[in-house]
Amino acid sequence: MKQMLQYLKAYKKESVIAPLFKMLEASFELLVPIVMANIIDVGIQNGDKSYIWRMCALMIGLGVLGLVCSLTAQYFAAKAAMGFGTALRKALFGHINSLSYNELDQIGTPTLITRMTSDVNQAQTGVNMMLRLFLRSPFIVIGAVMMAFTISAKLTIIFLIAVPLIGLAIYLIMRITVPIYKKVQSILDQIVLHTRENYVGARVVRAFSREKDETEQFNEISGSLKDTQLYAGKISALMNPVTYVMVNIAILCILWFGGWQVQIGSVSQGEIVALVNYMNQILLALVALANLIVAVTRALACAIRINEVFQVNSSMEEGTKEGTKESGKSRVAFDHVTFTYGGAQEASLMDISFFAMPGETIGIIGGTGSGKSTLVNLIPRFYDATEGSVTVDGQDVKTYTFQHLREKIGVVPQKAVLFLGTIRSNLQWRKKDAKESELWKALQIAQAEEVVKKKQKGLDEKVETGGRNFSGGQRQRLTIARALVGEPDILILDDSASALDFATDAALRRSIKENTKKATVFLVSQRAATVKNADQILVLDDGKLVGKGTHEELLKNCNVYKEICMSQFSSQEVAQL
Ligand SMILES: Nc1ncnc2c1ncn2[C@@H]1O[C@H](COP(=O)(O)OP(=O)(O)OP(=O)(O)O)[C@@H](O)[C@H]1O
Repeated sequence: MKQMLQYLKAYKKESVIAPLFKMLEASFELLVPIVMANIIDVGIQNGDKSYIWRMCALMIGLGVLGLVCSLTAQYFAAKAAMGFGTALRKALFGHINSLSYNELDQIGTPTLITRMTSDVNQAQTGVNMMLRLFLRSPFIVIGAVMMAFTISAKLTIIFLIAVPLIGLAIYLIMRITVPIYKKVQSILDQIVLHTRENYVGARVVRAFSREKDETEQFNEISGSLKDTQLYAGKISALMNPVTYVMVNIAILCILWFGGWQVQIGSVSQGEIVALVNYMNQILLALVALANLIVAVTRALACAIRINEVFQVNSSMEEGTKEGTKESGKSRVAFDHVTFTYGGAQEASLMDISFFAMPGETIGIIGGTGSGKSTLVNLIPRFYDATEGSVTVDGQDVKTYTFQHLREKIGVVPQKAVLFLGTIRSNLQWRKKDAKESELWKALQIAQAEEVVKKKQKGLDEKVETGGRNFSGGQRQRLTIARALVGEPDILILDDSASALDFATDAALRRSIKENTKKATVFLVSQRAATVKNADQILVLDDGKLVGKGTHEELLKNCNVYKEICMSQFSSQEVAQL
C-alpha cells in the first residue's frame, strides 16, 4: 500500500483539499435539520411568515454552499485519482518493459494486460472514493450522533443502539461479498487469456472449425463471471432492505418515545423532525461507507496484484560498457554455454562452444525444438546463459548496456511482427534518423522494394496493428529490411524466410551476402538449402551441438546433418549439393 501511495505524492495538495471540502459539505448538511427544527418550532408555531422565508433562504444557502464544496472536492479528488492512475500506469509499463523474457514468460501476457488496464482503473477508482468519503462518512455519523445529543440525551440512546446494529449488518454483508469481488478479478484474467488466444489465432480457429467449441468455452468462463457477480450482487442487494428496516424501526422508536417527551415538554416537535433527519443522514452515510469499503477492498486486491508485478525484478542486470571493436577478435563467441528456461526441468542448450568472425555467415540447422532460436536469443541477451559465457566483440554480453549491445544487432524474429504506423516508422525502429536512401537500400537487400513500390503511398503507406494489411511473406521481407537499416554488425535471421518461395529466399541470401560484407550473419533454418553456403554451419540436436563445419565437411562427418539433407533432397541431389 505504501508503495502505491508514492504515486499520489505529486498530488499532496489535492489529496488534502478534497477530503477537507467534503467535511465542509458534511458540516453544512448537519446544520440543515437544526434550521428545519427552527422553522417548525419558531416560524410555524408563531405563524411568523418572514422568519419561515428567512430560514428557507438559509436552507437554500446551506444547500448551495454544500454543492459548491462537494463539486470542489469532486474536482480535486478526480484530479488526484487521475494523476495517481497515470503515474501508476507509467511506472508499471516501464517496469514491465525492464523485465527480461524470463520473467515475462513466467508472469504471462494476459494477466499483465488485466493488471495494466482493469486493475489500475480499479485502484484509481478506489483512490477517488477514498479521498471523497473516507473522512466524510464517519464525520457525518459521529456528527449526527453528537447533534442528536445536543437535542436530547435520552433519545440519543436510540442512536447509540441503532448505529452499531446497522454497522454490524453492513459488516456481515460485506464479509461475504468482498472475497467474491476479489475472485471476479481473477476470472477477468481468464477472459482476457481466452479472448487474446482466440483473436490472435482467429484463422486457425476457423480453419479447424473450432468456433463452436471456442464460443462454448468462452460462454462458460463469462457465465462463471456472471454467476459470481450475480451472487455478490444478490447479497449486496440485501444491504438496502436490511438497513432501511433497521433505520425505520429506529425512527419509529424516536417518534414513539419522542412523542412522550414532546407531551411532557422536554423536546419540541421540530426537534423530533431533526432527530429523524439525523437518523436518515446516518443511514446514508453508513451505506456510502459500505460502498467505499467495497471499492477500497477491490482497489486493494488490485493494488496487491499490481504490486506483485512490481516485486518481480529483472533477473538480468544491465552492464555499463559501450564496447569497442578490436580487429582480429571474434565477433560472437559461445564458450561452454548451457541454458535452461526458468521453471523447465531440462536444459534447452548444452555445452555449446563456437565462434564467428566478422563477415562470416553462420548457418544454424536442426529439427523442431532443437534449440536454434534459443541459441540466437542469447546473443542480444533476451535470455542469459545459465552456464558459460557469450561474448560479442570480445566482451561478455552481460557487461554491455542494453542499448549498446542491441545497437550492434539486427534481429529478425521467427514471427514477423510490424507495429501500427507507416512502413517508414517501422523501418526506422533501429535508427530513428535513417535517411530515405538508407531505407530503400535495406528494402532492396530484403527483396521488399517491390512490395513498397506497389503501395500507393510508398514508404508512408499505413501499417495496421501487427502488420495485418500485409501478407506473411511481405511482413517477413519488411521485418528483414527493418533489421538491416543502420547496418548492424550482427544480423540474426531466425527462420525469417519460411514464408518466402525458394527463388526469393535464394535471392535474399545472395543479396545479404553481397551487401553486408562486414556483418556476421546468423541464418537459422530447417532448410538445408538455406544454410548450405554458410561459412560455418552449426548442427543442433536436442540442445546439443552435434556438428560444426562447412556443408561439405558436415556431409562427410555429421550424421544428423546428412539425415536432414537426405530428408529434403534425393541422394542424387545431395551428391550434387
Ligand atoms: N519460453 C520458453 N519456456 C520454456 N521452454 C521453452 C521456451 N521456449 C522454448 N522452449 C523449449 O526449448 C527448446 C528449444 O526451443 P527453440 O524454440 O529454441 O527450438 P527451435 O530449434 O528454434 O525450434 P523451431 O525450429 O521449431 O522454431 C524446446 O524444447 C522448447 O520446448
